[in-house]
Amino acid sequence: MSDAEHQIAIEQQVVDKVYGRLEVMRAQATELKEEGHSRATSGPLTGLVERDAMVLRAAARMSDLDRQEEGIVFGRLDFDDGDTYRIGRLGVRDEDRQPLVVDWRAPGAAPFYRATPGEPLGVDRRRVIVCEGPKVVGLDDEVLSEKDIDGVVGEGALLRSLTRKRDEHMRDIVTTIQREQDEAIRAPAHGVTLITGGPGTGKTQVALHRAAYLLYTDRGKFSDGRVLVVGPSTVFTEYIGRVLPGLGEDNVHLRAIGELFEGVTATRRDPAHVARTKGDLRMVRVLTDLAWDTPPNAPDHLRTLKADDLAKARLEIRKRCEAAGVKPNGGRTIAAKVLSEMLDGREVPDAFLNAWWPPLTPQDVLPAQNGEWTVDDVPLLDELAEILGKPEKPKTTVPEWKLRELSSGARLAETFVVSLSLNDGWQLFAPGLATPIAVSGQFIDSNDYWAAQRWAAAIILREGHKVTGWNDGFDPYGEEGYVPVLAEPLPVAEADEPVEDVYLHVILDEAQDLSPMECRMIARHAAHASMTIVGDLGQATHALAVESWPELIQRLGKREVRTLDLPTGYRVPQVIADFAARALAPEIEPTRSFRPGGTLEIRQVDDLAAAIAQESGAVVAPDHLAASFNAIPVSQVKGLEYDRVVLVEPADIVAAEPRGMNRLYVALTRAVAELVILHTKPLPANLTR
Ligand SMILES: Nc1ncnc2c1ncn2[C@@H]1O[C@H](COP(=O)(O)OP(=O)(O)OP(=O)(O)O)[C@@H](O)[C@H]1O
Repeated sequence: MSDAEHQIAIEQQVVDKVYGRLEVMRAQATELKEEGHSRATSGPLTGLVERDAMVLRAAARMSDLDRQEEGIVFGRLDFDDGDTYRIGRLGVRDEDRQPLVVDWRAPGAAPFYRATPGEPLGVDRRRVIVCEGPKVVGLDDEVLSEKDIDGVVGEGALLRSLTRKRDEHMRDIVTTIQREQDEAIRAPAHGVTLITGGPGTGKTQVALHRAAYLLYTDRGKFSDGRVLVVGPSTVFTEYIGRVLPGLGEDNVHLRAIGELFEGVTATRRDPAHVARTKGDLRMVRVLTDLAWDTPPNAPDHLRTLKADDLAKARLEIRKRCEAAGVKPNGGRTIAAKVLSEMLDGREVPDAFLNAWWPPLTPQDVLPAQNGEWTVDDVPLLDELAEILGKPEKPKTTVPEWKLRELSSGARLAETFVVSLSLNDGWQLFAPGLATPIAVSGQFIDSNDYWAAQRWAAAIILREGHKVTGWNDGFDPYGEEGYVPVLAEPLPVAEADEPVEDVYLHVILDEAQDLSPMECRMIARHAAHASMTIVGDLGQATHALAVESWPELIQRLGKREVRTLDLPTGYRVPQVIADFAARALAPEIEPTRSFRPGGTLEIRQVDDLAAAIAQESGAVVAPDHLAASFNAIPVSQVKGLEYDRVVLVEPADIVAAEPRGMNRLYVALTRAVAELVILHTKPLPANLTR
């Protein structure tokens, strides 16, 4: 057996043990779930002990990680004091609670990413274990001490990772996170963290791993969709969509900017000059006026009042509402009063008010042009929701389902049990009735305790009670368990208050591109949130993009920032990066690239279509030419990457918009290996410098 084979066999033994242990935990989880059911039916409740909680939590993540082709164990650290441990996508302990694998996000795993020969942090050897599922197929060692270390095999895990076969989705980098990236991932959650860096420096990867890290460090706070990641387009969110599930986390909301207004999914952008108008802060004024305007099809007279009188009435109503801080949708009572005064005290018929002062949705005020909202409309719709205020609520009907205990009489404090396994558990309390989920159509992740806790609170609130505490069975990780709560009756009015979703951390990718109106929309979503802002000023293409980071922070209504810069590129080979840097604004430092190899070819041709037909790879063309060449429009490639890029007619890309040179820079930095430039017109002057 060669040295490498011997070392692989050693690691395989450990990996086998980990998978064996996971099987045991899986079986225990199933048992616990069944036991949980019988505990709830036979009451009184006893809390799940910590061990059970650990098993249940691991089982929930395991089902996500089962699909992970690269396996659960990926690293090993040997320390100078003789200590050794393995690092994985999930923490696993043996039957005696001794760690078999440490979760990559645990503080103990940080040296795996931070140790360097200059600063080894007590690490003698860092080993990357390459697995295909449960099978160890390779090892890469890096020795960080001066000592002789036995059985050192392989080298260059990062290089191996960079040159492996890629597919159309981004894959996580959990085995090869670099030191400066790790520092950004593990930066404190509070306040605003700004992560800057050129193209391909791993900003998006860092943002996603940071989301997973935040969930690990404070699951109680951040789980149940309390972390929002915002990307520039749906193509982009689709491209990065598998990274978090691959890390065992599916509890993060991932949205394109065109999806931030509930109920609308916009994918197309407006032309630059339209986007400039829609992105301008002056739109707030325009939208406010629209919101107070007479709705189309409103009646134009009421008894003795003619159109002119009604117009005057509207101005008066707006004045009184604004003075009282009332929004248009809350103004019906004031409207009725003003009209009645103008009619010498006569009452205004409901039918008239319904048509003349109806509750409005943002979509009523800003209907889609040509049947489609654009990405640039989305912040306007969101702004309108704020301006209009909530429509007056229809009278709440008594839900057809009832908690049996709740309807059994008034008490000061009472214990309820809400089952997470939804239908099953629900039937214990409301036999024969549909679950609240079935009734309300809300989506609740049945794997998540925190969802259940809030769900329980919402149900109990709707029943006119307030949760005052989580009872003796409190179990911080009780997936699929039961949620016993203490609750007391509430005054009825409070019970009507809706329970709102609030984000507690918002991660913004490609943040350099946000217009002032987009910033206002995000600021509303992030009103209670700490933030991670990720971007590159060199890639700013929006006509109203910021010139500096402090300007963006100010637009977002935040102040204190910690800034981390990622200096090394991992996507673009140096020859391509050097060429792309010619399109970069002179005040911005070009990125050093770590990636080896790469080719660059520039060809002037007579017939673009014929030249493209001879090419392979991703063809990227100016937007107006994209359809005719069956190419990807250049406005869609932000954040993406391809092995071989065929870039068509750079001069047209530059000429198409005010920040066309930045757009070209984005396009030039998408290639992982080969860049071919085809042009009929002269190249932009910068490129021929
Ligand atoms: N530590 C790493 N190990 C392996 N691959 C890495 C590492 N860091 C980044 N990469 C790879 O480099 C490429 C670029 O990463 P990413 O898209 O996160 O960069 P970015 O800074 O967001 O780029 P852009 O600004 O162009 O959108 C990806 O293929 C990513 O997987």
